[in-house]
Amino acid sequence: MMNFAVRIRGLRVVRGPVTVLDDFDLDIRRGSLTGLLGPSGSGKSTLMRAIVGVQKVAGGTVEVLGRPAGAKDLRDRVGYVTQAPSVYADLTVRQNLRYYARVLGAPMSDVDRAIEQVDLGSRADHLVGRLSGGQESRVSLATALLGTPEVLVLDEPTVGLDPVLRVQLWELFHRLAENGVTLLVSSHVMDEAERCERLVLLRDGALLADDTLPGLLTRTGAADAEGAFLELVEKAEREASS
Ligand SMILES: Nc1ncnc2c1ncn2[C@@H]1O[C@H](COP(=O)(O)OP(=O)(O)OP(=O)(O)O)[C@@H](O)[C@H]1O
Repeated sequence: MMNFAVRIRGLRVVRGPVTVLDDFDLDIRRGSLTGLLGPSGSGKSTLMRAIVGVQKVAGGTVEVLGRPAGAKDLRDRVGYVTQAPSVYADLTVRQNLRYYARVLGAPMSDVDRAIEQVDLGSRADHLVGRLSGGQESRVSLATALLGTPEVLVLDEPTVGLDPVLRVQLWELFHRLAENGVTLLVSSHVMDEAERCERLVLLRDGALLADDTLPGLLTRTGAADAEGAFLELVEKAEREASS
C-alpha cells in the first residue's frame, strides 16, 4: 500500500516571465488534511494546478495516487475546486449538481448527500445566480464531493465565508479526512492553519516549511501560525543576505 497520495519531485513551473516553482519537492500522506498557506502570489494555485494536472510544467514529476498528475484514470478520483465559480447561475443548486453528477458518472444519490454536506439543503431549489458569494462557492465545493473522490484539492474554499460557516467547512474537511480522503486546502488566512494536521508554507514559490503546527511552533518559538510564518520568512531573508 502506497502511503503517499501526492509525490512531487523537482517540479518547475514557468508562467509567462515568472519561474513560479523551481526544483520543488513535496509529499502528501494519504488521508491527511494539509493546509497550503502563503501570501498572495506565492504559488499556491500554481502548485494545486500542477497536482490536478492542468498546469503546464517545465520539469520534474508530479504523481497522484501513483499515477502521473492529470492521467485520465484520475479524473473521477481527484476533485478540484478553483477560486473562480464553476457553476451555472441560471440553474438551481440541485440542477447544477445533477448536471455535474451526469458528467462525472457519479450516482444521482450523491446529489442530495453533497448538498447536505455543504449545508445548502434549504437552498437546493434556488437559482445559483440568486445566492450569496459564500453560498455559490459552497455549490462549487459540493460538485467536488460528487463521486466520492480520494483526493480533494480546494483552492481557498473558505474565502468570503462567515466564521460559523468556516468552522462548519473545516469540520467537514476533518470528517472527510477521517474517512480516508486526502485533502489539500489553500488559504491565506493563517488562523485556518491551526485546523490542519500538516502545514505547507510557501513563499515566492519556495517551501518555507512542511510540518505540524506544534512542530512549527517549537522550531520557531512563535505563539501561533502567523508568528511562525513571519519568523521563517525572516530566517529565509537572513540566510539569503548572508
Ligand atoms: N497566467 C499567468 N501568467 C503569468 N504569470 C502568472 C499567471 N498566473 C499566475 N502567475 C504568476 O505566478 C505566481 C504565482 O501565482 P499563484 O496564482 O500560483 O499564487 P497564489 O499563491 O495562488 O496567489 P493568490 O492567493 O493570490 O491566488 C505569481 O507571481 C503570478 O503573478
